[in-house]
Amino acid sequence: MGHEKQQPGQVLASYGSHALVRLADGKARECSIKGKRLRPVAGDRVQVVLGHKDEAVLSEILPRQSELAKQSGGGRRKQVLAANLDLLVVMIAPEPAPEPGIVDRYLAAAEALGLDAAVVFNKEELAPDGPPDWLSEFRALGYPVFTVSAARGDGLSSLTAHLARHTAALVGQSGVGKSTLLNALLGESVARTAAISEKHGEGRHTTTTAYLHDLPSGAGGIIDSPGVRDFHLWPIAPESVAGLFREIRETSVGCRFNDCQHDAEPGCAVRASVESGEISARRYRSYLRLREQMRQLKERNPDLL
Ligand SMILES: Nc1nc2c(ncn2[C@@H]2O[C@H](COP(=O)(O)OP(=O)(O)OP(=O)(O)O)[C@@H](O)[C@H]2O)c(=O)[nH]1
Ligand SMILES: [Zn+2]
Repeated sequence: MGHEKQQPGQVLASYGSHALVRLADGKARECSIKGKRLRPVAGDRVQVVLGHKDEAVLSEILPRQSELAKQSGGGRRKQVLAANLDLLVVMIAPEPAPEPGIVDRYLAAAEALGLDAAVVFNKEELAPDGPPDWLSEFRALGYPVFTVSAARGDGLSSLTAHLARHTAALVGQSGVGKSTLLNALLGESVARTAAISEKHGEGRHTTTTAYLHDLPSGAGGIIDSPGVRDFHLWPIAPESVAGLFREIRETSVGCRFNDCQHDAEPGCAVRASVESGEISARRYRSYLRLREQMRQLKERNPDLL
């Protein structure tokens, strides 16, 4: 007993009864998980007890700063996919045809989770006239926007510099180039993931479990899995949607009513800003649409929200 040492670490991947943990000394160690109630996920900060005989036991999960979760059980249960992210990277490309409303939704999800967000416009070489005009709206709101070609390796250095301070998740429609970008950013470490999972005979988990990839620069990482990729906004109360649009949240202090929904209320500062062009009419319509979707969701599942 006297030989046991405790070390802090961060979970790279979790496979049910085992987890791969990056320990404070920088080494990745396979750990067994103490008890059945501990359910670590990629990104979790944990304590690991190192026994003599080379055994390592994940004994404690430290409080999470953030959680990325998906709904299961018809929306009643949440399944945590990853922890301690601080950045959502929303990816779009000329193909598949980009929809600004999808970006709005992801940015709203980031706001709801308390994450920073950035937008990446990939496959820039397929857009000789440059990125769509509406992309500048996001930049004006303070979201960093990066224009890259993952396939050619263009524009990656400023994105890499931004990622270096973060633990990020990459989201966006199928086919925008998430895998391609991940490969470009990480190089061989993606291949290494598969090898590790293979070794433990848990190949079937490679497609489902989230993995925290360290960036080669040493600081920061990217958490990826199919579940993380098609993560979407958790159902939220319709009246909370306005707070997830930065410009609406900030402008709403000038509304006559505290609980203004910026719809038909008199004295609405948000609508006035839309009319004067200060707030993008497109973003405003996107807000109304998202609020309406949440309202309908609530109507269909009253106990969900
Ligand atoms: N022209 C061009 N094609 C690219 C670029 N990046 C990715 N692609 C291509 O776009 C297609 C989709 O890329 P993926 O990386 O598989 O896209 P994904 O977002 O990971 O897709 P899912 O796994 O379905 O979510 C592939 O044929 C890539 O080769 C790029 O910068 N330029
Ligand atoms: Zn208002």
